[in-house]
Amino acid sequence: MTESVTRGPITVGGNDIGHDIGNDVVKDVTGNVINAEGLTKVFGEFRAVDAISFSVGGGEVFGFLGANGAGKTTAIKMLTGLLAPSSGNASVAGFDVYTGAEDIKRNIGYMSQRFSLYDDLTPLENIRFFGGIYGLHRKEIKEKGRALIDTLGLASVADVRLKALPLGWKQKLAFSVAVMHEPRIVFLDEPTGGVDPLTRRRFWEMIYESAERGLTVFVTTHYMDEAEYCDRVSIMVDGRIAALDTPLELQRQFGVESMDELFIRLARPAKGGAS
Ligand SMILES: Nc1ncnc2c1ncn2[C@@H]1O[C@H](COP(=O)(O)OP(=O)(O)OP(=O)(O)O)[C@@H](O)[C@H]1O
Repeated sequence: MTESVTRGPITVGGNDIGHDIGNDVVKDVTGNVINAEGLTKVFGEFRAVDAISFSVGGGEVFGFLGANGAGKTTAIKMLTGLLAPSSGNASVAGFDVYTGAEDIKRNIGYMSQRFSLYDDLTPLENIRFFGGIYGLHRKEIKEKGRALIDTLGLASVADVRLKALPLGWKQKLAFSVAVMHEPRIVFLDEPTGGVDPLTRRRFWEMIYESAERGLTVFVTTHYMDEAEYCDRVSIMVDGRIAALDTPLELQRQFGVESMDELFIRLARPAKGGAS
């Protein structure tokens, strides 16, 4: 495995919503894995997510950035079927967020620092447990489990409790487990917190390999080196999408030298932006 993160250009599905998402389960004719149009969440008088519209294409690595409190978690909850929107439309993996929330949950992968693997179980036990939750058959779990352990180089620690393993290994295992059921899209909520840049880079090699095979990756991060690894990046400010494009194009548009500079320029003046 090389140390550098390289990736050929990918074709991103167009932004054209092209059809009425409506309130029924829709067959997504655009090829996009996410289509959101005016998606909004209001808590009392407060608009936590304020009419966001965007699309994410198949195999795209999409960075979802914003300062603390910008509305990312609320948006992700709506997109993963955990929270009903107040208004607007969205479909994820071909299912409508209003009527297909349960289908969405079954057809996505999800990984975050808060919701991850069990520290008291071994890698193999975690694979078995989550494989069962994702509805895989015993035989499938066995085969995939063995392949996963080999690919990740975990054979020597397959029976060691997770808490004894380095965080970087756990994160790679958590990602692999989150996509074990072969979803079209995986949501990664700050997946690499607390590890060094080299370990992060290795994690991202894994993301790229999966994206090359067609997996769509929707990732939130506070690390701007990771933002540069994304095909496109959106930056949320006070519930709205303030910028959305490729990292290079965003830097050109805003006349800045780095994603760091862009993030500080856009996200810091926000009234909700405390990070
Ligand atoms: N259930 C709720 N009731 C009222 N306000 C809420 C609720 N959930 C979130 N908010 C508010 O909505 C805003 C956006 O919160 P959200 O958690 O989506 O932001 P975020 O961008 O994910 O931030 P972080 O990076 O800190 O997780 C915040 O001001 C938060 O206090």
